[in-house]
Amino acid sequence: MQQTIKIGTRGSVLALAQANDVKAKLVAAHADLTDESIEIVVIKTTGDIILDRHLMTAGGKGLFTKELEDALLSGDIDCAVHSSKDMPTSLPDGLALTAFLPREDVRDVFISPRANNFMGMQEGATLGTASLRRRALALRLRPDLNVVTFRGNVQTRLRKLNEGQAEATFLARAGLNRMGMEAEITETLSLDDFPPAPAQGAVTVEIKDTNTHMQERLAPLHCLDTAAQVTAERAFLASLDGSCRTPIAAVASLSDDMVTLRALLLSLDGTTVFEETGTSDRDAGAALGDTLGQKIRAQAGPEFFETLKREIEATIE
Ligand SMILES: NCc1[nH]cc(CCC(=O)O)c1CC(=O)O
Repeated sequence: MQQTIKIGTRGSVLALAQANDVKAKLVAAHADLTDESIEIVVIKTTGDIILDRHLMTAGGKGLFTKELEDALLSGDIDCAVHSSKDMPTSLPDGLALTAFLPREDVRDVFISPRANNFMGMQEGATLGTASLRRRALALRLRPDLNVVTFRGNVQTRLRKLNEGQAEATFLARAGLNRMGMEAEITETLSLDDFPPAPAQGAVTVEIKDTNTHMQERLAPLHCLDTAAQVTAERAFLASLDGSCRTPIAAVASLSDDMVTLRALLLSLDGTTVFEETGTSDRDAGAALGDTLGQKIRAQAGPEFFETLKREIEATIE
């Protein structure tokens, strides 16, 4: 009798949908696996527990991943399923992202019980988002808006919206699709105006890098196209030393053997935007992301980053 495979995940509705998808795909890919061979293990992360304080003051990167990674390293779970967007750019020693599932829609959506679309929001209306990228992109087009911090998982944010804590919010289309909640969408935003966070819409599976057994099990789930895109986008993020708490956007596209990366860095109020696009061989996406990051870093200059850091600290409560 073989041992059960333990899949670690956060407990949010979205995280569970993603973990169950990985489970179903593993069962479908391997004749010797059944539903009973795979157990979903729910693990609370610091990011799930600390909802009253802002994430940055609570300790920065990896808040949604650390407890899962500890469980991987101790052998309590065999793999961990994450939204790639939530993954810090560098992993703890001994861990690896071994599979990227085929990417979902990368776009952001606008959700509002009142306005018909983003540009149709009333003058000075309140927009709830915890994402500095979404704040900057929104203010770039609508400097009049009052952006307030909106934390919590998708269900919490929708509840806050319905309670009237804001007139509108933004979410990733991918998450809503995975939960079958497309009906909540008011408007799907254009990629031009609302480029996504690096790696948005891509589910990834993390394992111990010595676990060749799990690596083989997960190999049929791996999507090379998604990996090529996410690699370029995450390299850009890494080269600016960004976390999820940085107004950075990046989106890669593929054609033939080439990868094209569009990369942006914004000031918090959206008035300054550095944007670069580049193309390379598909397998050189990491170098492409790094190059665009260095270009933008040089254009922005050290003062921009100092001001940005101060503004971020002043914005979060
Ligand atoms: N930070 C939370 C988070 N992480 C990944 C997703 C969406 C799913 C994805 O991008 O794969 C979300 C929610 C959101 O931004 O709406």
